[in-house]
Amino acid sequence: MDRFKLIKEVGDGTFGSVWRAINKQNGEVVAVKKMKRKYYSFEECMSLREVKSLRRMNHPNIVKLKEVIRENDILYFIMEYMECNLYQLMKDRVKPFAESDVRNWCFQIFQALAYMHQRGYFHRDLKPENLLVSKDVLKLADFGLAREVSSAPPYTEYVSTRWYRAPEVLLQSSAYDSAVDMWAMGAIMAELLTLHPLFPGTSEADEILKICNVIGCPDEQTWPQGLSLAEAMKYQFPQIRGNQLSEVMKSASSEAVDLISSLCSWDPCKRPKAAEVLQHAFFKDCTYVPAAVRPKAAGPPKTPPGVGARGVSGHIARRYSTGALSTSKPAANISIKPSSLSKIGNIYYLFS
Ligand SMILES: Nc1ncnc2c1ncn2[C@@H]1O[C@H](COP(=O)(O)OP(=O)(O)OP(=O)(O)O)[C@@H](O)[C@H]1O
Repeated sequence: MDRFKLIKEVGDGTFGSVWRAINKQNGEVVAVKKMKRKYYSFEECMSLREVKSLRRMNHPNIVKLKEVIRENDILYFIMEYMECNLYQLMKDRVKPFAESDVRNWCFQIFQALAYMHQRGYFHRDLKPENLLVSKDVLKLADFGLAREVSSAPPYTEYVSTRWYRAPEVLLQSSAYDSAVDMWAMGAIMAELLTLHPLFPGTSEADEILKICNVIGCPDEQTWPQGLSLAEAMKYQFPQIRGNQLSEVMKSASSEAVDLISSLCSWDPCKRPKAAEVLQHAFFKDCTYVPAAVRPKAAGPPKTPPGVGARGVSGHIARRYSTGALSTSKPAANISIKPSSLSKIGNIYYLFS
């Protein structure tokens, strides 16, 4: 790690602290995620989902993992550096973002999701803190919970932050899929448009209540499997009709409300796929390509609303507790090609 100069801590998550750092050899600004627990072998590091899934992702809207370094039993991820996250952009804002900004951001995230879902992965922990922003580019980060769709259920370990957690996960379904990411995106889109979380539950039961308050409780027509899941855990849905989503988001366009309603469908099968969302009327005429990934001739990238010096300062307030739902199960076994693995002294490096 001598090659890197750590400048400032920019994030503190459950599993790691993230630093802005400089690669002393080439002056490049990078993000260094220092994992909190110790790793006693490189094989153990290589079996981490974050490593396995991020190494396979190559998309302009997915944060790049440049190197993995284990030194003195401490694991470091060297990633491309992003200025701030969407939660930081929202938290001190009073005036809602323009719908065109939300459209451009979400278009990029749905492109990343379409890419990863088509390759058989889903993220499982989408939340504003994991959507990173630099200028007008948005990237998906934190693949600590990413799953291979083909890996066998049951998925029983802790999954996703409560406010963005899909109802099938709240009701302890053990066979959910990429539709959980679509639910989270509905909640995130609504939050970006109103600056208020759509379902800010204070517990798992309150989370379901908050969902019922907005979209009404499910029934035999809207989600028969949900009723069975609830019955299996002896849970009774509150009998509530729910506010219209358009009432909760008074200034949003009808296209935005329509998209969020379909993303936040009780039944995961009724939620659109990421690739379908890109065709939705909300994104009509949206062929948005962020300046930073456009060909050189394009002008300088515009700074998104709210990103200033403050965008990177301060620690991220934890908005919700992240307790485990139940015990964990070993990760699915995927082989890692050792071709890019090198050992120098006692330090192991993995170059992407
Ligand atoms: N590449 C990056 N560039 C800049 N900041 C980053 C980067 N990656 C992460 N961060 C910041 O660090 C925070 C924590 O990172 P991350 O979510 O990867 O950690 P974690 O321990 O897995 O967190 P969680 O508790 O959400 O699981 C992010 O919310 C973000 O603000």
